[in-house]
Amino acid sequence: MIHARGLTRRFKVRKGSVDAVRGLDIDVEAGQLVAFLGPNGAGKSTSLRMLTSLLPPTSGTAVVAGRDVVSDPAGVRARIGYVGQKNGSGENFRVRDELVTQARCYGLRRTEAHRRADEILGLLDLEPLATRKPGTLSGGQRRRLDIALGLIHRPELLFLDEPSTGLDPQSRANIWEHILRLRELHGTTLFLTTHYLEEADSMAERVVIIDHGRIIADGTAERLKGDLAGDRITITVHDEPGAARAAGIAERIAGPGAVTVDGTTVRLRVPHAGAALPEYLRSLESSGVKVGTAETTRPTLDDVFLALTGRSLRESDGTGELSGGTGGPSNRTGGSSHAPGDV
Ligand SMILES: Nc1ncnc2c1ncn2[C@@H]1O[C@H](COP(=O)(O)OP(=O)(O)OP(=O)(O)O)[C@@H](O)[C@H]1O
Repeated sequence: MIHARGLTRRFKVRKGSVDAVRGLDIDVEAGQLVAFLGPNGAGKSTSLRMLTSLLPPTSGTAVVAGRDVVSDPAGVRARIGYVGQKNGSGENFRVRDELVTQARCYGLRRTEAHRRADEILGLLDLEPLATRKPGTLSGGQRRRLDIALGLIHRPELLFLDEPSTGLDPQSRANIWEHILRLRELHGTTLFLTTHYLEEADSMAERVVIIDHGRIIADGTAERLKGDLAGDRITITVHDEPGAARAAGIAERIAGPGAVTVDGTTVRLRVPHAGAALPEYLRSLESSGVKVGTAETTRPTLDDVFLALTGRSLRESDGTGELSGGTGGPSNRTGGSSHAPGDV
């Protein structure tokens, strides 16, 4: 459904140029739900705009829904839907009229446009709002209308640029319910950017992480977390000499780079804590190290980004939103305060 090779976009700016996307290679099969993650300025929107034919690439190729984005942009646009970051509706028409007008723009005949508007109002649970003006809708309702507008011509592939950003948790859950229903009912291929790591983790079957215009990770959330971040085991022992011995044993299991000591706490990163913890506890016991507490934590997608770049995607306020990504490498090994999941 999407086949991009070496897709690149350079913007000229006053003091030179910005390489927003540097050689994007991606293949997305029909029916997949792909979450595209990355810090602010990583190149997500620019990639989406090129894949949707809204922005010509500086170099590279992309075939989307069977059409080339450069030589046949109209063919691409007829087959895809695009829900941008900004609202797609105007202020003055009523909701249903917005949908009918959009359908007419895509060439549907009058009767068919009305029929499709009603169908899509039902699909997005917008029927009770059909005669309201978009300006009077709540943020979540308005976002549903944006998605409805993107779907009016029954695209095989829908691009969504941050569909849930700025919404309260309930509205975000509601938007996701509709996105997943769409996929279940119509098998629509979905390619979306999101700032919410937990959403990408739990909803998308494939996660693609972009940083500085390049894809740095691509796979299922489970595989990325297992391969690139790993589970954490945290134990506490009674004294610092005991911690030093526990760390030595941990290094035999996990390797030297995967173990940190903080006072009487020892943390190690392993591919599967369920298998490694019993082995570790047995080794500690046979070496005479007394363990106070032991716990395991699953990694997050933020841990994956951290393992790859040394930076955190997460804002410090704990919302799970992506941060600006401009901070330097975090000191994750020597600090005294560790969030769950830190090594
Ligand atoms: N029209 C433009 N002119 C100059 N630079 C641009 C333009 N559009 C984007 N950029 C730059 O390209 C880089 C990538 O921007 P892009 O909007 O694709 O990032 P993003 O990952 O979508 O970020 P965000 O999460 O903030 O939406 C940034 O450095 C941005 O400033």
